[in-house]
Amino acid sequence: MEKFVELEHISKAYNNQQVLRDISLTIDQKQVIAILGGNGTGKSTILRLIAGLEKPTSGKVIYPNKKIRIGYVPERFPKDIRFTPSEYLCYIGTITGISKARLRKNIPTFLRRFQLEKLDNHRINELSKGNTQKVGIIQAIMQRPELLILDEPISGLDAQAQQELLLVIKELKERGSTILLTYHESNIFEDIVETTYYIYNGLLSKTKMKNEKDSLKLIEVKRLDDSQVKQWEEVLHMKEMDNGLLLYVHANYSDKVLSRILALQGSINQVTTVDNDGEWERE
Ligand SMILES: Nc1ncnc2c1ncn2[C@@H]1O[C@H](COP(=O)(O)OP(=O)(O)OP(=O)(O)O)[C@@H](O)[C@H]1O
Repeated sequence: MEKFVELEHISKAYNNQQVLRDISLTIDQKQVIAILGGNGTGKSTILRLIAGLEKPTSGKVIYPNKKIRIGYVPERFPKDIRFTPSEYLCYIGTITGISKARLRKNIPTFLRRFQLEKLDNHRINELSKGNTQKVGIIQAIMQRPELLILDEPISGLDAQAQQELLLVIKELKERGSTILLTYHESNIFEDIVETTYYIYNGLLSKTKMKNEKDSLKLIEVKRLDDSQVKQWEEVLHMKEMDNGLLLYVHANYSDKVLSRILALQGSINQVTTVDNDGEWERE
C-alpha cells in the first residue's frame, strides 16, 4: 500500500494550551480512517492540520508523492452564503478546476442525490443546518478528492442523507480515495471504517479509553528494548530518556503494562499519575 500522508511529531498549541502532543501517523492510500475522542480533544485540529488549513506548532505534515486533491467538509459549514446551492457549487467547482461540462452534469446529480433539487431556488443562508451541511459535503466530493476529510459530517443530516453519504464514501474509496473522518456516537460508519484512532490527552492511540476522564500514568523504565514496547497498544507514547524509556500509558491499562515490563525483566524506576485535566508536561 502506498503511503499517502505522514504526520511527523506533530504538536499543536493554542495560546499556550497544548492540544496535540508529538503525534506521528502514517495514512495509506485507499483507507477509511476515523479519529475519535471527546469534545475539545483536538479532532478538528488534526483534520485541519492534515488539510493544510493550519500549521503545527512543531512537526510536519508530509504528502510523500505529489500535490493531492483534498476535499474538506468542516464541522460547521458557513451559514451566510448568499448563493443558491447550484451557484455556489458552480463557483467552487470552477476555482478547483472542474470543467464547465462536468459541472453541468454533476451538480444536478448531486443535488438530486442529496434531495436539494427542490431547494435550489433558495440561497444557502435560507437553508436549514442539515441542508447547508449537504452543500458542504457536495462541494468536497464533487472534485473527486484523493483525500476526503469529513469533520462530524452526519450531525444534522437526516437518515436518507446519511445513507447517501455512506454510499458516496464507498464509491470514492472504490476509486482509490482515502477518507479521514471524525464522528461522535453512532454509527453508520462502523462497517466502512478500517482503522480507528482515539485522541486522549493530546496523544493518538489505537486503544479505546474506557473512560475519557481517566488519568494517565507515566512509567519510567530501564533495561527494556524500545522495539518491544512499540508493539504495545496500551502505550500511548514513548520517550527515550538518557538511561531508559518514559512510557505514557492509560491508567486502566497500567497494571497490564507493568506486568509485561516485569516479564521482560525491565526495571521500573518510577510511576507517576497525571490528572487528565492537569498540565502534565512543560514543553
Ligand atoms: N483557533 C483556535 N484558537 C484557540 N483555541 C482553539 C482553536 N481551535 C481549537 N482550539 C482549542 O483546541 C482544543 C481542541 O479543539 P478541537 O476543535 O480540535 O476539538 P474537537 O475534538 O474537534 O472538539 P469537538 O468534538 O467539540 O468538535 C479546544 O480546547 C479548543 O478550544
